[in-house]
Amino acid sequence: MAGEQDVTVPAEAREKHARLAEQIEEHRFRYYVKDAPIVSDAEFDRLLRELEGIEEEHPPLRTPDSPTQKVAGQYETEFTEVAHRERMLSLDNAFDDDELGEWADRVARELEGVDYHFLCELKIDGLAVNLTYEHGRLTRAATRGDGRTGEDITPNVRTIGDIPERLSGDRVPDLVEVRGEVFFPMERFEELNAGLVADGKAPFANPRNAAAGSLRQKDPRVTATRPLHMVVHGIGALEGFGGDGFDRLSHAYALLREWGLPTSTHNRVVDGLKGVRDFIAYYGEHRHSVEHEIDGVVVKLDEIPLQGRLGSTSRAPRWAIAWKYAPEEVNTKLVDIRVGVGRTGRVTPYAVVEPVTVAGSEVEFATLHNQEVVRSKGVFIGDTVVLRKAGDVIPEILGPVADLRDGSEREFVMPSECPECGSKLQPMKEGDIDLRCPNARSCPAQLRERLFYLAGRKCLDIEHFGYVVASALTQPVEPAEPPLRDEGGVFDLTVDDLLPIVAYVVDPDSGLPKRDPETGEEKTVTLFANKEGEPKKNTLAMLEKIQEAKSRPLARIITGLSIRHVGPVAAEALAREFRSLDRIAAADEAELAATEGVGPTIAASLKAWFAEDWHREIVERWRAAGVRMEEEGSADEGPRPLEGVTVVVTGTLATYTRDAAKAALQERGAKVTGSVSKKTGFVVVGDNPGSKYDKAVQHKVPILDDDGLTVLLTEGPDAAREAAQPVGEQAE
Ligand SMILES: NC(=O)c1ccc[n+]([C@@H]2O[C@H](COP(=O)([O-])OP(=O)(O)OC[C@H]3O[C@@H](n4cnc5c(N)ncnc54)[C@H](O)[C@@H]3O)[C@@H](O)[C@H]2O)c1
Ligand SMILES: [Zn+2]
Repeated sequence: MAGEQDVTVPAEAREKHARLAEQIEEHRFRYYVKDAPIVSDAEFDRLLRELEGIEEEHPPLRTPDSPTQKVAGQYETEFTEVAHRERMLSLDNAFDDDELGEWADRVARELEGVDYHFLCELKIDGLAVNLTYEHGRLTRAATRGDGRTGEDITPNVRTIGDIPERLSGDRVPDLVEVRGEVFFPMERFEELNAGLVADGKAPFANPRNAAAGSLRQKDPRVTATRPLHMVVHGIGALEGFGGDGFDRLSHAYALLREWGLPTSTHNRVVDGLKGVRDFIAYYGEHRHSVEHEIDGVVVKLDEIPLQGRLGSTSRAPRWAIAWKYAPEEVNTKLVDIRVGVGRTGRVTPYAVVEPVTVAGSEVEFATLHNQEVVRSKGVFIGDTVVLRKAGDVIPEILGPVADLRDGSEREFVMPSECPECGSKLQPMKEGDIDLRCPNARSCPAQLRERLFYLAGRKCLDIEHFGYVVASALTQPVEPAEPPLRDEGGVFDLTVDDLLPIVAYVVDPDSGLPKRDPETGEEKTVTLFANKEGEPKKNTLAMLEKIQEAKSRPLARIITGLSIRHVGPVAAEALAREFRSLDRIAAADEAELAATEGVGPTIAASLKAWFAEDWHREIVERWRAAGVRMEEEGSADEGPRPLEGVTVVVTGTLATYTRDAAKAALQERGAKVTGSVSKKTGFVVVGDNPGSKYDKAVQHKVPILDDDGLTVLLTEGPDAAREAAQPVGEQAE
């Protein structure tokens, strides 16, 4: 549209362009030379796009020295400059399916009537390196630089184990430039920063910077200590190879692999855009099952002669495009580090950040695990930090942007007292990093979390009893004494207990009281009473639901006791085996540990729990309130023909699920255990039984198949012994 006659560009646009170009150059310098960018890649890409937008509108601004037309830039660095034999280019990006489609259309137009394929590769988030091999020997390694000349980093690259010093195999050419990406594995990143922080050095903001910083070391001995890896993704100059060189890039990779170079195992050749889209979708889902971080997919024309027909711009080849996935890293401010107290009293620091959107959701908090993690990440309160949210994983802080510090940042100090009850924090046992609040019974935080759990989905599932209610019952503004001292009284709550309660309005994410944005004061409500001082409808409904919850299945009641390690699965196993809470309390540790699905850790935890007076008091108060203490059907026991018989069930049965088999046995009084001993009465064996079968043979325990089990259930032990497989005979 513009351009032909009137090429004048308004001063305003010109200035904006110049400002933006300068900004971009500065970011590139920080990124490529200092290995310490101050903005996220997404933010950088946005700036570059903005510049492209201005140039789109005002084409005269698109001069050859614009950042949009160049491969990064040329900078003075500590390294010797070396020329690449063939230019190293950047890539054009596609941020959505339309842009991908436009690129594919252009390829189709240019190659009309020709057969061609797309080679899909992962876009590795690292830094590009050019390796020169002469007569099979690595003679030089360089960074990309401005694409024509890069930095000589040969001694550093020689320390990378993946990169062969000598190529092996057939058809090694006189000279070849091999291009690839050097990366730093995410799982080693925390350890690297911890070491740097311990040495008083600035930590890296993310693994990509760590890769670049590690490779661009003055002293190659430092590089040698870093776990760097490489993936090859292209070839440059090629001499003395014989014939016409390679026909397909995918074939070239196969040969590079034979020579001993680290090519990717994820590449795929497809015939058309459909295949490309499938590849993009697949790795969008499986982004984190790859051995390195990826920020996208690179789609290339596989036929090398056709690549030549499409050519390149000054910046990027026309025969390739980089599809970018949504960024998982953003920069934000670390506003504060606070500590939260969990259900079991564990005190964990967490980051409060300036809200940012990443991977489609708004993030305000990030976990920091413990004080050691905070220290080893090297982050200070007030820092700009790199926040990462990978898929469904909870957000984490990777590292600080140290170059943005102004001196006002402060170190986090782990409190020595519980932020909610003031008890002195202590490790559970000596040497533990995690600190705990020892006031398990009535630390308002622990009690609140336990109540919330008790009323929640996994336990009693009490409608209208959520986090806010749990807070109000444990930390009311008024009355001074909370209505619950522990969870023992939860089924005795009355309307009169609830009506006077004035509560904070709690933010469900942080568990902290919300504040009035104007006055800064904590907001309060009468949670259970309306303006007239009468109970709200929800309050009455909740009280009713609390009463209903008393008859939930025993397993849910057990889960609701918040016994360490006793989650729904273990509670289910306990309820099935012992059928009453009293029997669980009375069982000895060995008996508990022998129960399938329980084991020694849970057994010890159960014994420790029942040893506390106030825990037993909770049970007694619940019992008095009418809470179910026995499994359904235990009260009016029918005939129990299998009383005193111990059975082990193993392998996959044809006609029963494992749980159904166990339940049927237990209903008839049998004891179902997880391990075979001399005392075992029967072993029921399905397909793929494993070692329990061998044990049964060894101990000469009668072995039953599906039919044998039916006999045991319907006709009793004597008949079943008749039906059992003769001992010592192997099953087919
Ligand atoms: N945060 C900042 O301040 C800042 C500054 C400059 C650049 N950057 C970021 O750095 C990146 C650099 O841009 P760029 O010009 O290198 O372009 P690019 O990263 O978008 O694409 C080109 C590069 O991709 C790499 N690559 C990875 N896997 C590849 C594969 N399978 N095949 C081919 N190439 C592959 C190559 O090294 C190649 O040079 C962008 O993501 C940008 O956001 C960030
Ligand atoms: Zn406490």
